[in-house]
Amino acid sequence: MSKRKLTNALVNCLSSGDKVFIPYIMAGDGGLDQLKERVLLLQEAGATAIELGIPFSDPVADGPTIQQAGERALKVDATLKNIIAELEGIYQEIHIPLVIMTYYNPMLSYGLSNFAQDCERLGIAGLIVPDVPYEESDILRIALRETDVALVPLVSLTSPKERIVKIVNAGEGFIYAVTVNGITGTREKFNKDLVEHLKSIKELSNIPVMAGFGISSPEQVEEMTSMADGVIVGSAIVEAFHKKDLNKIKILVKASKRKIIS
Ligand SMILES: O=P(O)(O)OC[C@@H](O)[C@@H](O)c1c[nH]c2ccccc12
Repeated sequence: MSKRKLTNALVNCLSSGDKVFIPYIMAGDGGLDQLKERVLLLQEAGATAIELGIPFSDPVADGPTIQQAGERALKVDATLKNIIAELEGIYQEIHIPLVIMTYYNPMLSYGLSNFAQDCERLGIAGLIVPDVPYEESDILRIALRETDVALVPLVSLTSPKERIVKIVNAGEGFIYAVTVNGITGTREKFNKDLVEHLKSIKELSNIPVMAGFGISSPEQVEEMTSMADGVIVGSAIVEAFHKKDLNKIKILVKASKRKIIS
């Protein structure tokens, strides 16, 4: 099946003149019953899509903020199975795409083909699996073949050009352009190579390109959306929910919207 749902939602946002804003939340942080509240709040605040993290005991790409959120979530037994059960009750109220971010292991214990079927049934629009590199992703592509669940690739700053070309060509949904070397978490400054990196990915890709990692202020959202089609913001959103600073969330989303000059 062709993977259009996720791309189409982002393209629609872009054609309205806004940039794409994708907040990341850790499912189960604050309690499993908070999942619905947080997803609906982000939808209401104007998020284009939501990246939903599945807690995992060995989250190699996660920085301290996301790791701690994962530990809180594991304490309330937010397993993939319980999260999917929670989504059963809310998916009909969600009108923006949900993208699940999980490591390989939770999916494997769930059963790959069951997981693919459940994602399709619940309208999940994409998957991000940071520990399955492009070269080993066939097993996931096969499991997702009959679904409209896109396998979103991560492109790192250090990938050689030939590899970037392959990853981008096989990319579905959008391209996740990682803006820093290392793990997730807020940063003060970005590498000056980033401008060229984003530019070359944008030239190669015919689906939207999101910049993610290290973005935590409205100024950074504006800077990144001048180079990419949109941003993914994780740690800053996770922290804002944890501290109940809902205003910060609204300010970040707003920075991705078209400025109306009156
Ligand atoms: O937290 P940051 O620096 O804003 O980055 C987004 C990131 O948290 C989110 O997309 C994410 C959370 N865990 C990941 C693991 C790999 C890739 C991406 C992620």
